[in-house]
Amino acid sequence: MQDKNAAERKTVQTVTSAQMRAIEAAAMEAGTVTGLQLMERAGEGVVQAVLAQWPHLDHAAEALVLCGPGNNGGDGFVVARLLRARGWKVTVCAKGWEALFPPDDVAREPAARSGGDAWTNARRWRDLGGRCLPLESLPDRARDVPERLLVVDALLGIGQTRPADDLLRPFWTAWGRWSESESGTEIRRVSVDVPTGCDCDTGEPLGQRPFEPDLVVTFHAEKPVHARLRAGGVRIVVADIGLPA
Ligand SMILES: NC(=O)C1=CN([C@@H]2O[C@H](COP(=O)(O)OP(=O)(O)OC[C@H]3O[C@@H](n4cnc5c(N)ncnc54)[C@H](OP(=O)(O)O)[C@@H]3O)[C@@H](O)[C@H]2O)[C@@H](O)CC1
Ligand SMILES: [K+]
Repeated sequence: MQDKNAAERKTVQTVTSAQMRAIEAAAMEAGTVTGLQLMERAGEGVVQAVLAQWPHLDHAAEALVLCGPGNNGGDGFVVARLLRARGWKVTVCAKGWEALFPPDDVAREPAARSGGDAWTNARRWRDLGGRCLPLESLPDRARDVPERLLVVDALLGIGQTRPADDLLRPFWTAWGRWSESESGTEIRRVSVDVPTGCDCDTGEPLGQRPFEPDLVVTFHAEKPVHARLRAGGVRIVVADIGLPA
């Protein structure tokens, strides 16, 4: 008789975005964890999974972190800070963070805006001297792209609700130019939680061309989209962020 627990362990738990939010809310409500702790652990989980998948990147890669306007973007600012602390050269390109990073990048007192965990992490990134460029400022010439590059898709996660083409266009435009380069640039792509441009509950694309990751790091449990991604050859890692089962 096969060990029931082993069978359970083998089956991957899958939750919907609503179930995920309920689990997070209950844990925060119970005071066992804060949103900021969850976000920090999410960022740590992404960095650990990247280093496990591509250990050689840790000594010679640069990171381009694409941060969106919500908590998925907040995870991105955590990843940026953690990689920078490991000595990586990190550039953040973001949408929605102009209040903290005015286009002229001169730190002005940001307009008062509700705080939130993502805001806290964006400000931490700014306060340690991290730069944040508008998403449209992606390097667009092949020669600007380093030999080894990690692209972190922290644009949208389980909160995406509509086509993401506008948000992704600057990336795909730059990607097209980078791919023209004959240099042997190694570019690895990781999505935080869910690839931008994917509905995490149906797995359906949201828009014409979702982000195409080599690796997706999700949190606590898979969402329905992850089985479809894995079937398509994408590596899926589930990072434990300390939420109760
Ligand atoms: N405690 C937690 O919650 C934890 C959360 N974690 C992380 O947070 C992520 C969920 O964060 P989130 O709920 O802020 O949603 P997210 O996916 O960042 O979207 C942001 C906003 O974007 C907007 N938007 C939607 N579609 C759009 C589009 N096509 N183009 C442009 N904008 C669009 C939409 O706002 P709207 O414009 O509809 O008002 C939406 O609210 C989750 O995936 C995980 O990575 C982890 O840290 C663990 C702890
Ligand atoms: K993402």
